Amino acid sequence: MSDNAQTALAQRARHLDSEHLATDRRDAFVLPEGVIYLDGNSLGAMSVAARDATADAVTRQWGQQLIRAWNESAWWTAPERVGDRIASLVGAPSGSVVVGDSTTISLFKAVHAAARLRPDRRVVLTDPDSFPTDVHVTRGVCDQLGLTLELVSPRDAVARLEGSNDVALAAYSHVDYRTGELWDLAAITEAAHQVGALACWDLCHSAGVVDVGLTEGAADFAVGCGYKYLSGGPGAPAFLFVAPQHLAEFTNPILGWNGHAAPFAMSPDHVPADGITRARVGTPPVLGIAALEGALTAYEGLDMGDVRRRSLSLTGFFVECLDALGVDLPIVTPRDDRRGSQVSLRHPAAYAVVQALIARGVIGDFREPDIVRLGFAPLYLSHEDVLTAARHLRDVIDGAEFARPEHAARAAVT
Ligand SMILES: Cc1ncc(COP(=O)(O)O)c(C=O)c1O
Ligand SMILES: Nc1c(O)cccc1C(=O)C[C@H](N)C(=O)O
Repeated sequence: MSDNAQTALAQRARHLDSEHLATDRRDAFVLPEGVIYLDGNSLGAMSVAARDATADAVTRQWGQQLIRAWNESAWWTAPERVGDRIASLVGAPSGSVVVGDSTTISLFKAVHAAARLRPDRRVVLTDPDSFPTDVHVTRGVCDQLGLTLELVSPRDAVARLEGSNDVALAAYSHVDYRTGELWDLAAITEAAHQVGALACWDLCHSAGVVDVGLTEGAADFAVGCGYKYLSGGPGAPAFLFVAPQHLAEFTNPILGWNGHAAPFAMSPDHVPADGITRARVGTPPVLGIAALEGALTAYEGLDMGDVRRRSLSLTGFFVECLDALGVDLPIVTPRDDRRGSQVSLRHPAAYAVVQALIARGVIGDFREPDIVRLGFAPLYLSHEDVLTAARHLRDVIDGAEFARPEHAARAAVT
């Protein structure tokens, strides 16, 4: 590549950064020196506010307030309060989202409750290529309720639904965790509704980076992780959305005292609470919620449309850099706007490529069987970072650094 072309690319990076200044929240995050972090789609970076909120929850609230903190620091109502913050990011009304539990447990509650809202239907659709927990959960619910799980790609979901009368629920991920493909939430939901079925969406790879629009897309149920782009920290609680029109009929498959209308009445009879509170189960993970609540302050004053534009610009520019630098790996992520906030590439030695990148300070991850997965968290990455990462990838490939023996050994967690 000529010096002029290199300079043009660097200028373009700076120009794009200046165009997206309004969504730059880099200063809100703590990242190690010399690291370009492209794994915010698996574990989001720590923010100053998340760190401080956790420290405050431990030292002042737990340490000093002790049991009084349930009232004085409003621990008891944190699942709904933080749920409301997430609702505003995913285009849902206040009172429709609650946090707590893992994504897996939240998905179980949503899929089970949704299927029971359509007792005359026998089929649940899900994507065979979903993140495995989604397939496991829907299969488990089908086994428990005597339903049939049908594995249908989201690509074929509208055609499968059209004219059918057997489907209770279409349960899909908004963004494919491996390829980064963004599916049409509104179109699949509409096709489900046309035939009397419901739709449940896993927003793990879209919450915080895509202007999801749950109300606009008429979604019935949704779940998502707190620890990915939302940066809530390792093991952060997940969120669960129930559309307001389903709340009165929502039957939580795990009846616990936190979902009770009067938890401190200590009654052995279960009376579900009104509203989204009925989706709660047991004592909320207070420290995890505190970290998540702190992390979500990074979105204050931001418009999700602008965040989405920045995300598309970063991923689009990465592809542009790869083309310009002559990095000739197959890109499995759509080049058009039907993508989340990641770019995935194929390489026969993908695991070693990722390790070689990590050795250079560019942290991404590997997904079976041959995917180099690079996530671009828009709030703390710049177009200049993107160009630097693309140059490192070029050097790893051109210099065959992935072939070094030290990059071959697999860790337990990839
Ligand atoms: C699409 C999707 N769903 C669910 C999960 C995980 O759920 P859990 O937080 O319960 O481990 C992940 C990632 O781990 C995911 O990518
Ligand atoms: N939840 C994870 C974990 O506990 C360990 C390692 C990775 C994860 C992930 O989140 C993986 C992620 N959902 C993925 O898309 O691959």
